Amino acid sequence: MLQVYLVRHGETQWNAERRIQGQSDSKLTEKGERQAYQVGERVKTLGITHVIASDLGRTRRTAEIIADACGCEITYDPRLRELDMGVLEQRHIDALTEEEEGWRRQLVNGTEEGRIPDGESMFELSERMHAALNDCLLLPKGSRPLLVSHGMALGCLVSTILGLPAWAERRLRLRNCSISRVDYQESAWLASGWVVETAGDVSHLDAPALDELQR
Ligand SMILES: O=C(O)[C@@H](CO)OP(=O)(O)O
Repeated sequence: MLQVYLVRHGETQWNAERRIQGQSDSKLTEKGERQAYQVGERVKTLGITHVIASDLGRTRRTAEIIADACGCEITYDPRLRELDMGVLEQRHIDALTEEEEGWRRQLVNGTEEGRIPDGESMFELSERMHAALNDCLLLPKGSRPLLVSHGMALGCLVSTILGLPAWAERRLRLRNCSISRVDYQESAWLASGWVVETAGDVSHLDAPALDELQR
């Protein structure tokens, strides 16, 4: 059975300021760096063989700290990036106009192909996240990969594995540096395919960040 660990990056400057990042970027805060070290401490004895990260700066930095603790190489996969939030990236979530709020809401209320102008739909996000996860099945037998990605991207992945729509990610609290795990199993009695073992564990963090876009 393949076990895949899923880690959201550490708290960033814009997470703390409640600004929308998407595929734009801001640096980890001091707390975000500390959270990444705490993930490293937590996972370093789990036999992680590969660290695979979104190529945005905040996930790169988080992955470097974790890979160092695990003694692994890192590979970068742009399919693990956060949802492209188009024209709303870099904006403060409390300062959106009514029209902008309407665009944002389309993403989370299931409007088919809903997207922020110049952004991506939840369906597109789900397709690329599943493709990246499924590629873990091609790793050598005995591998135990750890993926470093983002809040909506991982939420969408876990929700759709559970058979929920992608926008159910709003109902999952995946805080900065939370650890989730999904396993690929073959079982005639239980489900065959991906199953969710853990979602959003923060027990390794001394001070879990609030999820700034959800609090
Ligand atoms: O893009 C963002 O602002 C948030 C949305 O959840 O994602 P993350 O901080 O995980 O990259």
